[in-house]
Amino acid sequence: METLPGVAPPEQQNTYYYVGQHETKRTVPVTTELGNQAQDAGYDMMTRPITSPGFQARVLALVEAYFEAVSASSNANAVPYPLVAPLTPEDTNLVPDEYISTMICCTSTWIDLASPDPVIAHVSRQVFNHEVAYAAFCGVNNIMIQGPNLETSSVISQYARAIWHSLEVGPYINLQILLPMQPTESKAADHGLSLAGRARDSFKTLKSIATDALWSWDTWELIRSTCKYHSRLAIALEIPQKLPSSAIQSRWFSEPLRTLVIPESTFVQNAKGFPVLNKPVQALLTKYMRLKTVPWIILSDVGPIPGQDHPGMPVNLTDRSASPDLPTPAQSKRKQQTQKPKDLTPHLSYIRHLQRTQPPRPIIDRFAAGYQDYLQSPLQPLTDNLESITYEVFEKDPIKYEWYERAVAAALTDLHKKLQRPIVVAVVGAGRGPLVTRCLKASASTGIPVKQWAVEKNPNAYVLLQRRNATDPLWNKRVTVVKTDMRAWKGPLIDDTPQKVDILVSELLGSFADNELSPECLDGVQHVLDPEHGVSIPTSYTAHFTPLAHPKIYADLYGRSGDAEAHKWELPYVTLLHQYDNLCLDTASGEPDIQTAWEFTHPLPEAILAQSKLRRGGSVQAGGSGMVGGDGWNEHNARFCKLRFTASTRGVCHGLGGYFETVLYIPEDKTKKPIELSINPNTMDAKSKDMISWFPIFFPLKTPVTIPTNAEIEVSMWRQTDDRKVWYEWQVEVFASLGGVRQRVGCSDLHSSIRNGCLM
Ligand SMILES: C[S@@+](CC[C@H](N)C(=O)[O-])C[C@H]1O[C@@H](n2cnc3c(N)ncnc32)[C@H](O)[C@@H]1O
Repeated sequence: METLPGVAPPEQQNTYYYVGQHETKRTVPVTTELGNQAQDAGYDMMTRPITSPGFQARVLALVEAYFEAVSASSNANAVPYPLVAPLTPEDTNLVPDEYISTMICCTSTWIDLASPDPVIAHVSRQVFNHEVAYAAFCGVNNIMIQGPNLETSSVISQYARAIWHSLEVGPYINLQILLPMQPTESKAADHGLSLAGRARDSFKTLKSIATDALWSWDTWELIRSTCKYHSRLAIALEIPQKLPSSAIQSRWFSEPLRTLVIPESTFVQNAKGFPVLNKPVQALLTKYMRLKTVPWIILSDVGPIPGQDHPGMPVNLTDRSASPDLPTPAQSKRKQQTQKPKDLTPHLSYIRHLQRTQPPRPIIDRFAAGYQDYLQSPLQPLTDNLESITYEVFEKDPIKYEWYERAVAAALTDLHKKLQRPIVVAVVGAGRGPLVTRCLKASASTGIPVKQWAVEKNPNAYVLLQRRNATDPLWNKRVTVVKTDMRAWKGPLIDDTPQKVDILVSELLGSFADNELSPECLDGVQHVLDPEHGVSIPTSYTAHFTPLAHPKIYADLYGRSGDAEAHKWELPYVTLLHQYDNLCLDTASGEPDIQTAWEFTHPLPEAILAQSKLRRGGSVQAGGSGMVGGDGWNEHNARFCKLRFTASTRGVCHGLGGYFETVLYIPEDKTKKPIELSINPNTMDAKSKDMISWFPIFFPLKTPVTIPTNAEIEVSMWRQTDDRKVWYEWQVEVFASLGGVRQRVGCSDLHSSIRNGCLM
């Protein structure tokens, strides 16, 4: 099968899965040889403990001795806390070798940094600090740390504080906190050999408080907030066989998932007895493996690395000395010729099978690979002149131009019925001319003649427009190209007589509809449009938003420093939102609750433009000056909304996801549907599926706002103007009902993009 030029064959589009092997209790020392054997078996990496079982025994003995001394003493306070001496060569077999950077090192799981017993917490911290410091010294890149015990008596702040400290100790080390998707039964059997098991009951004071399925995420939330969303702190998430609710699945999706840990118990056996994952887990894996930073997969306790019991033996060869009844090499060779060799790593083979058979990615993912959650300042096509390459990217959209052509064809048909003459069409803001081409195609397909104008203020694009008019066979020198700001255009001259435009076509929309000043530009050119029957394509557009949890974007902005970033929280960003969680879902449909902020329609009623004209120059007749500066002549384009959302599950709000919809044209024949474009996730598939021209917009919050379950989130949003520029302001308030009384429990700063406003 041939592939299209420039399009990678399907195999290459698949994400590579980095798969590692983990044993919760590794019985053999990790040597270079074992590393080689893991690679020969097809693993990309493996885990190893930092310290040995001997070290564990030494520390436990130390604690025992302390407790004995305390019970023998008449004054417990006089017995000093146990001190864990620095590591000895017997305590660890980790050395800085060639494999060190391919290993994920594990700190001891038998410590309890969150222990309510101060002695256990104190000893645990010493063990942990010794381990992290030594691993950092050896050049380890990645450390996996058992998450805190999820029992309610655990002191998570102690745990979080220890993690924060270790990020300082190892300035290059990446830490992964191992947590289950939701709390599970604690493994009581392990307590005998652990420090947790030695915590004294008198300190476990909060035993009976009930927690829910989000408690594991809550725990993570405290750790990462304490660590200030540190870029070297991530999660190793343990995936269970029975998945938690979709709300919890999507919450974890929005978090920095470095590793997905799949224990043996998550697999089920298929009819042939092979380990496989059930359908929901497969779907989850497909979703998580599409994150921009693709998580690693760690198979936990799925069997030893082939050959590991006998380091030095090649994989797939068995040691006969262990069992003299085994076949001789000659016998087994004959057998191998007739039988397939037994798969010694069936779990790994299955993950590789999933890797090969990944479902294809949605078109937007393929088009915009790498742009997920990448923050860009919105374009300012009015102030800046776009480059040819920027136009070229727009023009790749498979939907937008097609829909414009349909809208123009429908408008031509409706107007021609009334006017019975050639229709005057102007594309204002023509760029390199793709919409002009579509107008001419609509004329050809409907058989309705047009007089075509193209207006553009970018002098460079103007060169291309003129060339295209001279050389493009469809244009065929029929287009009048005008280089001007549309607001200064006097309108078409036909046979030296000024004429009105019948259809004014524009595409001046940004991700939040009006953020590239379409309203101001179209107001300024409305005087050329026929006041009786003139049609604006688009005829209206709306801005929409919803509260989001987006730790990744928050962490990105938080980490930015320098003078250039002084206003980093005070502007919206265009970004392909990907690793986020919707905080508010519609209860009936389960879809994100994305509400409409405001609308703009064109053409504007004459009275509004007339008043605006009066205000220009500060006319007393038209009242005072503008509310936020200037004469107020653009005040009719200011907007305000206050929208109320209900949080479906508790979480943290990092900002607002913004989208737009536009109605290009409503055909007069009511049996025909309006022609619309949308980047609103709830309507985009129905209105303009696969359109790629616009990414969403994100309004950040400087301080994340905590949201209790069922809380009401009220968002105030303003479109402000002082006649010279346009900017946005936004503020989030949170209300919860406590004891039957509605109370404000949180509030963000009032954010304003005034210093980054769009110049008119
Ligand atoms: C988003 S681009 C669209 C270009 C083209 N119509 C398309 O769809 O590919 C907007 C274009 O409008 C132009 N533009 C913006 N404001 C304008 C104004 N006030 N007068 C004339 N052109 C303007 C910009 O230079 C840019 O070429």
